[in-house]
Amino acid sequence: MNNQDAMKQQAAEAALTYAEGGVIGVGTGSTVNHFIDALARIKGRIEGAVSSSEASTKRLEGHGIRVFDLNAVGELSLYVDGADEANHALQLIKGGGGALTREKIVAAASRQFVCIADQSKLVDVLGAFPLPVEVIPMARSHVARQLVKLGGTPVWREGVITDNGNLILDVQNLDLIDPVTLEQAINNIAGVVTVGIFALRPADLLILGTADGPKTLHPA
Ligand SMILES: O=C(CO)[C@H](O)[C@H](O)COP(=O)(O)O
Repeated sequence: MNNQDAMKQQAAEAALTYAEGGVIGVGTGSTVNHFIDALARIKGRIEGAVSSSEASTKRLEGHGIRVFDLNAVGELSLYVDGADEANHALQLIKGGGGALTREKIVAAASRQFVCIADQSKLVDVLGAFPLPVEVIPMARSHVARQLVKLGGTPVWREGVITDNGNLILDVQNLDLIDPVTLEQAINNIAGVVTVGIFALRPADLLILGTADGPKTLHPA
């Protein structure tokens, strides 16, 4: 395990203290994989999970953790997920793993969103990481043209089909000084399913794995 992965694991282990029982919302990615492995140790104390991707479902079920349909459980008390970038307001860029739509749904359906990440993910201003946008296939070119009008440089993540049967555009060069306004603007483009800005519903807590141990950040 390299240093960055050890910091991801550290953050994931620290998040376990928030999983007090019931059904836990579970995100996607390498940091969340550590959380799922940790969750397996306390699986007798939880009812199960709602998963944000086929990959996380497979890992959860591999550990014998029951996976529920979100429609069957209603509002969740806790959602734990990683991020590609987080600012000090705990607004995020997500979707590096292509699971942004289900992640945004489960985050929206959860009372508390605990984000887990290694220290490299904390930034002053979002936007160095190319912004993922999930798009209905027939709208790919139309959405790309609208993203160019917003100042972006979209690149089609060729060969990737999301769990929902859609495509991903990764957008560079966007100005993310005002993440809420940009999230709303991209949401309003016909053919966009989800944009990977999580600013309208930011995280409530950020647990960062660092060289000095886990640090918990609240929105600034
Ligand atoms: O948004 C995501 C997947 O769609 C992930 O949370 C994000 O890409 C972070 O991944 P990792 O924990 O592997 O660094």
